[in-house]
Amino acid sequence: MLTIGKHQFQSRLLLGTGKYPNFDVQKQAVEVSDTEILTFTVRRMNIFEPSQPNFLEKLDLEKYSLLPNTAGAKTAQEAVRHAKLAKASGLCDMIKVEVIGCDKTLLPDPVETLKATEELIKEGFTVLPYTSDDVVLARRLEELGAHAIMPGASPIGSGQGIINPLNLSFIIEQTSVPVIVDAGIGSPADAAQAMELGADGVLLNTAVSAANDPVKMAQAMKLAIEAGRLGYEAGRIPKKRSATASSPMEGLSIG
Ligand SMILES: CC(=O)[C@@H](O)[C@H](O)COP(=O)(O)O
Repeated sequence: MLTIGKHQFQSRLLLGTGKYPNFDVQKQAVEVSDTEILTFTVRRMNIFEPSQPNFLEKLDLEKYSLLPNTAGAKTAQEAVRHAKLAKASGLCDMIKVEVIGCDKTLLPDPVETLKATEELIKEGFTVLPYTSDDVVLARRLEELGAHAIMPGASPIGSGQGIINPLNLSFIIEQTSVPVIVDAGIGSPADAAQAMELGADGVLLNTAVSAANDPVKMAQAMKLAIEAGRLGYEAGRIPKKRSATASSPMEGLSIG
């Protein structure tokens, strides 16, 4: 069970809704992923304007919790405005704070992310800030009252996987709210690695929407996240420098 503030979910996969080849593929991918949380950019929120094309039109929105994100915001003030716009639509009180500080890397602006997180918590939102894999910043966000911490694996859309597993594991160890690895996941192996490190969930978009077969990849990600979680719960064996026979020879009757 994944608990974010007052919300509870069975699935640990959070899925983005952008960049699919078409809305039918998007619908099928979302369905096979078994995700319960869909994220979308508030600035593309035509879903609240019936006269405009709706980029979630094929999805049965009753079945999902919507996690609006503030992508495109470059200041805390803009992010707060986007969040309020989303809440005014009455869909969900959750908000993914995404304040980009660098156009080349799309890495988050730590100062503006902190400010926006603080403000939105005061306003009563369930706040999930997207952050870099900075251990101290993650702690500061939790101290402010963030309901989940979302460190990036690597730059958004890069598909590079987890660049700094050490930092990620420090964040996971020190954090009491859910840690959801967000951005840069490229393959099911990356998603499983995040879960094996002890992450509570994974948010991804490009790895599925831009795959050759997004529907198959959505299913692969679902299975990888489940497998990674099971592996984490089971507890992996320690790595050793030397071999140990898998079939012990002691006490055998045949010499
Ligand atoms: C959809 C969304 O919120 C992205 O900003 C997110 O960070 C996913 O990144 P990837 O596309 O790298 O999975």
